[in-house]
Amino acid sequence: MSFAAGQFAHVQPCAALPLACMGAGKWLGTAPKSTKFRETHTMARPKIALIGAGQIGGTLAHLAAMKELGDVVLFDIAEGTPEGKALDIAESGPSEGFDAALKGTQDYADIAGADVCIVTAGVPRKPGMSRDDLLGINLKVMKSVGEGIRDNCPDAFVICITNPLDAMVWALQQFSGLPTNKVCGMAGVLDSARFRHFLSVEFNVSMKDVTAFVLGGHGDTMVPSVRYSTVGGIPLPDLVEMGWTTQEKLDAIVQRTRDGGAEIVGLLKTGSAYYAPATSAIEMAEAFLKDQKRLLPCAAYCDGELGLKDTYVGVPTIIGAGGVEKVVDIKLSKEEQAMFDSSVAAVKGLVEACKGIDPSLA
Ligand SMILES: NC(=O)c1ccc[n+]([C@@H]2O[C@H](COP(=O)([O-])OP(=O)(O)OC[C@H]3O[C@@H](n4cnc5c(N)ncnc54)[C@H](O)[C@@H]3O)[C@@H](O)[C@H]2O)c1
Ligand SMILES: O=C(O)C[C@H](O)C(=O)O
Repeated sequence: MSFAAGQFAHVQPCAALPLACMGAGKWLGTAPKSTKFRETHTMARPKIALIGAGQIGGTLAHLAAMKELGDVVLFDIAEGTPEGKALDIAESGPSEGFDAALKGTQDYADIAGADVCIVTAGVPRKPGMSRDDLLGINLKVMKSVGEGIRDNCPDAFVICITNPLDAMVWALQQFSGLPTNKVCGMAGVLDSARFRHFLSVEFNVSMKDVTAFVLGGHGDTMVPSVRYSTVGGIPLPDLVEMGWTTQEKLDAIVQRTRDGGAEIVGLLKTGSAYYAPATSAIEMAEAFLKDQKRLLPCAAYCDGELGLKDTYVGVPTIIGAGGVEKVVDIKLSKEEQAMFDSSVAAVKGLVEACKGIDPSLA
């Protein structure tokens, strides 16, 4: 964990630390030019940078503060929005009883030394649009965000949320140049949470007893895995055999999970889901900050696992202090493999489209 380093980098005007700042047992090198005077930050708390202070960004900030995961910096190009949300959330502290410092900014230098960086910058879809329609506009956003992260918090664990998710994580890693184990995407936790919710309602059991896995790209081709999903450890196909539900009802739940994002977009009309997406990303950030070694599905870099080379897509991972410490190389049935392959192909098509738009990615 590098929070000592993070603090040192902004504990004082760095001009007062002429050659190098030292923290967490390693030299940080000469302070970046952009590290001018900032407010004193002396408490031993991790630093969480949120790039994008819209619906998800604001919810992330509130959750991170309430869970006392660390001090929060909200960055957004919209002047006043991150500052207003940071102040509003800070003012909820006395009633809620949390200790966390919050700051809103338009200056990337303020994210210096962040331990975790969660990216929601960009635009959400509206009814009638697919996530893929966001590719061109959000790719440009990933470029500036990736460079901001590269220059200011290269040791952070980065969680991308911006859509179309799998292609944007890939682009963010390319633009930032951070190690692939430190850049991942949130989608599988959310899609699995939706699947778990629908199953808990169908079986009339606590969602605590429902486990579920959704793999593949975060699009219409995602793969909710029926075989690896259970109620109290009993796989879903067994529950069908036991007469707890029917295959038709299970198929409908699988489809509703695939359409989960669109269902909320259709209801909200002005944007997309944000409470569950924020909670999902916080679960991943917490796994990293507390070295929980959680087994969570996320968009991770595969280099040989599941038969994939040099590809970001939704797979089961272990998240701990090392970031994505492992991609769990599960075996898929023939039918699951075919669905997974078509989902991977869709993601690869979007990555190729990114390369076509921005030649620096080719
Ligand atoms: N991965 C998932 O499971 C998942 C779930 C929900 C939403 N999303 C995606 O997350 C993204 C954000 O959703 P939201 O509801 O918070 O949207 P939002 O519009 O409420 O917030 C986005 C924020 O990004 C800011 N922004 C735009 N360009 C920026 C830039 N260059 N630098 C910094 N900030 C910039 C905007 O000013 C805005 O405040 C969307 O792309 C949406 O599709 C993904
Ligand atoms: O569906 C969207 O556009 C947002 C997000 O990807 C979601 O699944 O909620």
